[in-house]
Parts: sequence; C-alpha cells; structure tokens
Amino acid sequence: MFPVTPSPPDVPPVPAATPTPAPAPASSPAPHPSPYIDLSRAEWSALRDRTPLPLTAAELESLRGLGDVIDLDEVREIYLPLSRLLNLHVAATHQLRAAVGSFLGGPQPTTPFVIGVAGSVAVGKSTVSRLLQALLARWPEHPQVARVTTDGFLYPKAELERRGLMSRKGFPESYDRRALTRFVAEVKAGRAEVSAPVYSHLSYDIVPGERLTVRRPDILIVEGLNVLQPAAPGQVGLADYFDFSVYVDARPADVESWYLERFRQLRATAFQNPASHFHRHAALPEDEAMEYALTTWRTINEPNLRENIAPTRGRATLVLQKAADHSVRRLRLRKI
Ligand SMILES: Nc1ncnc2c1ncn2[C@@H]1O[C@H](COP(=O)(O)OP(=O)(O)OP(=O)(O)O)[C@@H](O)[C@H]1O
Ligand SMILES: CC(C)(CO)[C@@H](O)C(=O)NCCC(=O)O
Repeated sequence: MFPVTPSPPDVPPVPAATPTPAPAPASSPAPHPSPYIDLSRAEWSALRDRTPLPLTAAELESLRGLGDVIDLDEVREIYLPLSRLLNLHVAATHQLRAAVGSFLGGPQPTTPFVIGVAGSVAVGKSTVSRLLQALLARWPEHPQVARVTTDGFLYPKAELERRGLMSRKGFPESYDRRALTRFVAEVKAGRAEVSAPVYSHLSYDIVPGERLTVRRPDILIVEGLNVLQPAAPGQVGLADYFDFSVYVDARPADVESWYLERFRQLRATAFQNPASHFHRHAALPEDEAMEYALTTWRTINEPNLRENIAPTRGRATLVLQKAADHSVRRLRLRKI
C-alpha cells in the first residue's frame, strides 16, 4: 500500500493515474515440462493386475493386525502396486551396484535400500509406513524391512524446554538432526547394528534408556515430518541417503479434521491412562479439550506444515494425494 497524502479541503482528489500496461510479450514462455508422471486412481489401480505377488484373502485380513483402520480395497488398489514399484527399484539398484562394481573392478557391498516417508502431522505417514513395511516384507528379495520414525530424534522434553522449543515441537530445530542423519548414514553404510532413541506419545517425551536397534535390513523406512528438508549448503542431509521417497499429501483442512478426530479418539483410549501426558484432557469437557487440540493444530502443526513440510513435496519420488476419506485420488511419480 502506498501512503495516502490527505487532499487539502475543497480540492477534488486527483484521480489515480492509470498505469501504462507493460507491453505484452510476443508469446508467453512455455511452462517447464513437469518432472512427474501424473496418474489418476483408476490408472494406478489398474496396475494391480500386473503385480506378480497378489495378496491372498488371509494375508489381507492379517494386515488388520497392524491395528490401523485401512480399507482393504485401498491396500489392493494403491499399496500393493506401490510395493511392486518399490520392489522394481530395489532390483534395479542391485543391478546398478553390480554394474558399478564391474566398472570399479570389484564387487561393491550391498547396502540397505532406504525409503523416506514425509508429510504433515496426522496425514497418515505411520499408517502408510506400517503398511509398506508389511507388504514389502512379503517379497522374497527383501524380507527384512525395518522402520524408524524421526520422533526418536526429537530433543527430550527437558532439552526442548531449555531451548524454548516446547511450542515448536516437530519444527526442524526441535530434532537432533545431526544424530538422525548419522543414524541413517550408518545403516546405509551397512553397519551390523545401529540404534536409535525411542519416543513415547504417552509420555510426550524420549524414553530414557530405551533404544530401537536396526540390524542390516534389506530395506529401511524412515518416516517423519521433515525427512525431505534440504541440507544446509555444503552439508550432507538425510534425504541424500534416500533411494526413494514418498510424500503423503492432503488438503490442510482434511488433515486438520484427521488430527482433531484422532485427538477425540485418544481421549477415550490412550489419554485415560494416568501416565499419559494428556491425561487431564480425558477428564475435561469435550468442547474444552477439542478447543485445546484445535489451538495446537493452528499454532504448531499447521504452521509447520505450511512453512517447512509442504515446501519439500516437490523433492519426493512419489506424491500420494489423499481425499477427505483417506483414499488416494492421484499419484505423481517422478520421471526417471
Ligand atoms: N488409510 C487410512 N484410512 C483410514 N484412516 C487413516 C488412514 N491413514 C491414517 N488414518 C487415520 O488418520 C490419523 C493419522 O494417521 P497416522 O497416525 O498414521 O498419521 P501420522 O502422519 O503418522 O501422524 P504423526 O505425525 O502425528 O505421527 C489416524 O487417526 C489414523 O487412524
Ligand atoms: C511428535 C510429533 C512432532 C510428530 O509426530 C507430533 O505428534 C507432535 O507432538 N506435535 C506437537 C504438537 C502436538 O501435540 O500435536
């Protein structure tokens, strides 16, 4: 806005000058070609018939044991073809390693294939990751599939408080990013045993003394809000160790309602536990507890999505775009 100078009394205001339009370019520049292949749900789900390892009814049913609310058609139509695509990527990576090995004059050691799964709080990263872990482990070429979440690399509550970051939990600066990158680098380097700290949603804190150990898996899935964040200039970042990455995408309004719905369900379940960080929310009147959840979404998780997470979407190998009912509507796959 330009500052407005008040006109002297009785002097009619000077009409604003009409800006001279800039000369139109002879022809507007063509948009950049997209680096993605854009597939509708129907196009993608048609691929399930070409997946050589279909799921039996019993196997489909056993996926319910993961404890997630997953529509089994969704598993068949979206996640089964995705497990095949990943299986092809793993095989192609092994072939490339063998080719480079013969170029270098000696076989190169096999290292785990690393998959990053990124997206907002409550978008469904854990659900997608658990499902991929179960599906990928069925392929005889890669039965050992490990999964870690970046939650374990959040600073402990006391440290977040000391740094004034309690209302920035989930923002890049709330993680020990150096330790997280070192963890993935060591797994990727083929170290026999690498361990990570463990986070508890119950205590809302790192669990003292507890570690999750990864022992040279065929595939490692790394799930977290900011896993696709680029490194600082000149530094090696987490995403530099990824062989494939998935960004789980949805409209922010839908993610907000999933976040609120999960909070509402947790009030009746996990928050009932006196050890829960949110125990007092189980006893509060529902409207007060839900007001708290909405404020948390609007002041922490939504700004983090807008400022840090969504800008990394274009770095993913695959974008899964979910509708309000969690069904995947479109898939964008990076061209090779
Ligand atoms: N495919 C799905 N079908 C139905 N519900 C789903 C699906 N995926 C996720 N949800 C629900 O959406 C909510 C968020 O899912 P989830 O916990 O997997 O998200 P997240 O991205 O891992 O969250 P956070 O970052 O907080 O750990 C949960 O209540 C979950 O049950
Ligand atoms: C642990 C994270 C950062 C990611 O899962 C998230 O669940 C979280 O705690 N966010 C902070 C605000 C909240 O309590 O939702």
